[in-house]
Amino acid sequence: MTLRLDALGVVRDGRALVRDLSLDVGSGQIVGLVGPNGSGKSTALRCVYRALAPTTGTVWLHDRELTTYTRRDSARHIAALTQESGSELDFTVAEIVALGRSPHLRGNQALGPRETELCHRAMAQLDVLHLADRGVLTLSGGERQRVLAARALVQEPDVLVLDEPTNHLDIRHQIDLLTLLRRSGLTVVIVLHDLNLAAAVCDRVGVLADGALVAAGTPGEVLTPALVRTVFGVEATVVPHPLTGHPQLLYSLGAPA
Ligand SMILES: Nc1ncnc2c1ncn2[C@@H]1O[C@H](COP(=O)(O)OP(=O)(O)OP(=O)(O)O)[C@@H](O)[C@H]1O
Repeated sequence: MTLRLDALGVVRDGRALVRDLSLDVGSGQIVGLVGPNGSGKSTALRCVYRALAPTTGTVWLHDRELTTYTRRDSARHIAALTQESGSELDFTVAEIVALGRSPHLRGNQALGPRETELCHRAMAQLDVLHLADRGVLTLSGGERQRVLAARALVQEPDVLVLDEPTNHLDIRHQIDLLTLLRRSGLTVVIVLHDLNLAAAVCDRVGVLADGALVAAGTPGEVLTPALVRTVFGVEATVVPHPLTGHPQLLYSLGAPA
């Protein structure tokens, strides 16, 4: 198994933020985590990219406990695009993207021709090549998000962890990024709020509520009106996408006052 969360628990200030969470992510699979605000999605992901040590349970990477990898080694395997991915450095876009190569380089070793080409390609794929010489602090939220996605790609991980990677993106760039993930062959764990995007991109979806996994399976198995009502407190009509067959959720606003 590429990635396995085994009975993860995270307790902070006496409160369980994640409870007994087990999830397998096979090679090349895209697994989504969905759930209401505060249900523990980001906390669970943070255990995978080692921003947080779980209180109980184990993360396994390629059948080895994650904690037995050096930080540098795990960064060669796992790249993260998260809410806390730093872009506060006053660097150019090209410099930020090149930082993705850090786990593979020694000291101040310069990028070779292959790595320069890799950075170029990732910037083109994320549509930020034209921004290469811009200071990252001058970018819009969506532009910055695409730069950080390019940085994660040049890390050449086998596991990519993404926390709400589409939240600043316009619809075209949302679709481009998710299509890129689908074609990448990477093993992906992705937190998404948009259940329709989750249904379109994920092979499997895990639903968190109050820190616990309450459902897991294919989008068709999991994203039912009953589940959406119970977990999100929302009435949804589920219809198959007319072209792809993926479940799509339709919502109605409450009646006007
Ligand atoms: N360091 C911390 N100490 C105490 N509580 C925390 C800490 N970090 C997160 N929490 C709480 O843990 C709960 C889960 O947070 P988390 O960020 O994992 O939720 P989430 O499902 O990603 O939410 P959202 O959809 O709003 O991003 C929240 O109630 C949050 O306030």
